[in-house]
Amino acid sequence: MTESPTPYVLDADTMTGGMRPIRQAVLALGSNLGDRLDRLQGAVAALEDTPEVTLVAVSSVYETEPVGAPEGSEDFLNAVVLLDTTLTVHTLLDRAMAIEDAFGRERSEPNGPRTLDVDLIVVGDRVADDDTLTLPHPRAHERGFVLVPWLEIDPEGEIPGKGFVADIIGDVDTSGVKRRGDLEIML
Ligand SMILES: Nc1ncnc2c1ncn2[C@@H]1O[C@H](COP(=O)(O)OP(=O)(O)OP(=O)(O)O)[C@@H](O)[C@H]1O
Ligand SMILES: Nc1nc2c(c(=O)[nH]1)N=C(CO)CN2
Repeated sequence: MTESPTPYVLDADTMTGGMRPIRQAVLALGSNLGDRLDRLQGAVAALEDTPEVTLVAVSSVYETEPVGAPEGSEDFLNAVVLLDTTLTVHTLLDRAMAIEDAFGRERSEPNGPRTLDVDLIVVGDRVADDDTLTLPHPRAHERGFVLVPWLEIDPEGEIPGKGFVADIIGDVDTSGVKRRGDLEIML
């Protein structure tokens, strides 16, 4: 029997028996509590261990000034991951939340310190706006800590409805985003 060359799988999440495509997703990781690099590393390892996920690229690690966070907040380490997945967007979100929980994230105050934050930035050209998920991420286009690492690994990156990362980034203050060449997420 010859193997199918098409990148499709049966969609177990629908009753239609339809086919679900492989989509490229951009995820942003952040930590400003505890062993920050260890948290980012753990998140990437957990994504790598997800059968329906194939990692495509992981950015450098960036030390970033907190944005919209309470006075006196610690700097974040941030990174961006590019992956291919056959998961539905909500199942990918569930996986992201489970990875946050595995690293003991507490949600005590808005924008407060977090051991690990995993955000879905874009998933292919999917648009979502319901109680649990907004896609594209509604604040990604104004965040240097997302756009700088994303541009590094995906020069063609685009936020549907907003434009190319390479263009959007020109309107964003990226002065608080510094590449940490001494830190690395291992694959
Ligand atoms: N694109 C998305 N990525 C991740 N979580 C999302 C997204 N859209 C909606 N959410 C919802 O946001 C909730 C997480 O909110 P949380 O308080 O952690 O936001 P945050 O990450 O601190 O802030 P921000 O959303 O500004 O990055 C999740 O429970 C999830 O249901
Ligand atoms: N520098 C930086 N600032 C933030 C971050 C983050 O990851 N990095 N995440 C936030 C809420 O998700 C709010 N502010």
